[in-house]
Amino acid sequence: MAPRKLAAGNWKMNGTLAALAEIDRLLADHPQPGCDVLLCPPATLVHAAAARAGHIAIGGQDCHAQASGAHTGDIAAAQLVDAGASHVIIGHSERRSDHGETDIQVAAKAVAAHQAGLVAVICVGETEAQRDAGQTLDVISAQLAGSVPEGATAGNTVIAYEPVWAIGTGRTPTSDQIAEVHALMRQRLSDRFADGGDVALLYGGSVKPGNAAEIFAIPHVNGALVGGASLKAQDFGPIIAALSAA
Ligand SMILES: O=C[C@H](O)COP(=O)(O)O
Repeated sequence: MAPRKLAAGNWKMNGTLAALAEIDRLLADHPQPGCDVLLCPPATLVHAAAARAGHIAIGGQDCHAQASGAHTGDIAAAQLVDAGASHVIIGHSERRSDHGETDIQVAAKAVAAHQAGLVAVICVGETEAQRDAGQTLDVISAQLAGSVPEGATAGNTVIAYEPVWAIGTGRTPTSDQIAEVHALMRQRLSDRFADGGDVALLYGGSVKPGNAAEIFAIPHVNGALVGGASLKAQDFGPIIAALSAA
């Protein structure tokens, strides 16, 4: 089995019910995409999105490590499943920075996601200071070791490499820099898991229609986790098309 190609969109804290019209546009424009497509809208929209998403998978943006209980404002993985989600983003850098999530907590959330039957899209990435200090590969190795739980398989886990300094900035690493990190991730996963060679590896950080084809041509890049350019079908559509053609 080769890694599946995945175009994933993370709407972050954007969108109300009116935004679901973008899903209708994507479905109309890409009735049979040559890759898997995933949209992760805000929690308030997961159920309504899943009800109309057709072949587009729907995911949450976070879940709690516990199955239920007194955790005001949090969402259990099983609740995402109940709402129609098949995936959940775990350990996004905005969760790590805004909410102080550690690798240990990220791994616990991924276990909860797996137990509920969700595919965990686990995010890693270095800060600009870490890259400038030459620490990128060590940081990614440590995050992978700490954030990806033992039960991970190619079927229940996707890894997204998102350099923090590339998110929402319009800046992207060079192709060589992306290739270096993705090769490292593939090696680390293959060393640790029997099917580590088949885990889909996404790049995220300022992916746009104009740079998608170049990024998808990089070895071990199996797709993208797209923020801003996933909000509008006219932007996300060409990214889906570029991945389908890759
Ligand atoms: O989850 C998505 C990433 O944070 C990338 O966001 P961006 O495409 O807006 O840079």
